[in-house]
Amino acid sequence: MSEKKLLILNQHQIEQKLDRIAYQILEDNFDEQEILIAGILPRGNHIAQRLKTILDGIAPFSSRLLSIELEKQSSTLQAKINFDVQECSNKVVILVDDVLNSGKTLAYGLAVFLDVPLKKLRTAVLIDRNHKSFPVTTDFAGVALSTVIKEHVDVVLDEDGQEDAVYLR
Ligand SMILES: O=P(O)(O)OC[C@H]1O[C@H](OP(=O)(O)OP(=O)(O)O)[C@H](O)[C@@H]1O
Ligand SMILES: O=c1cc[nH]c(=O)[nH]1
Repeated sequence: MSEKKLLILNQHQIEQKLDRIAYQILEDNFDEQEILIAGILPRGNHIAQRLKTILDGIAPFSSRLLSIELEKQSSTLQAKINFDVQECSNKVVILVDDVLNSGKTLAYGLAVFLDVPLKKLRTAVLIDRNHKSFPVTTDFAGVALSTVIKEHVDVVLDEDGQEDAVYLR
């Protein structure tokens, strides 16, 4: 793997991408009273928090955060959630992660909601790569990035946003 790190998005650009995704979520859900934003830990959850903060400032609806932890157990992922999935009945859920690559992580995240009569489930990622192994797409993307499979996208997000960056290595 190459040792070179190429800056794809800086802190300001990440902010712009998240603002745009938040406006797209707003337009898609204008008539709602509350939406649920489910972040996949760790970085999807961080992005979900950022989106909630932006939406709280611009949207007529409220947003509630949900967290999904996907624990690796040999070749499968076990979902641990911090909410009662029945709370999502008849609600709009936005599933958020930092990177969409093969689609496996989002697929496990989506599976959490399969047995609940949701109103609508949408996905949002900061970086959408081009190496899907599963037919999983994203409704909202910060950037669609053409990469070669041996490359890796690193999303760095810190608490106050000062060190935020996306690198390709
Ligand atoms: O579409 P996929 O091929 O599933 O890849 C996307 C996932 O990969 C990364 O997490 P990773 O599995 O590297 O775990 P980490 O959160 O421990 O870094 C990233 O945060 C996504 O969740
Ligand atoms: O490039 C990649 C692929 C999977 N997960 C990441 O975080 N980056």
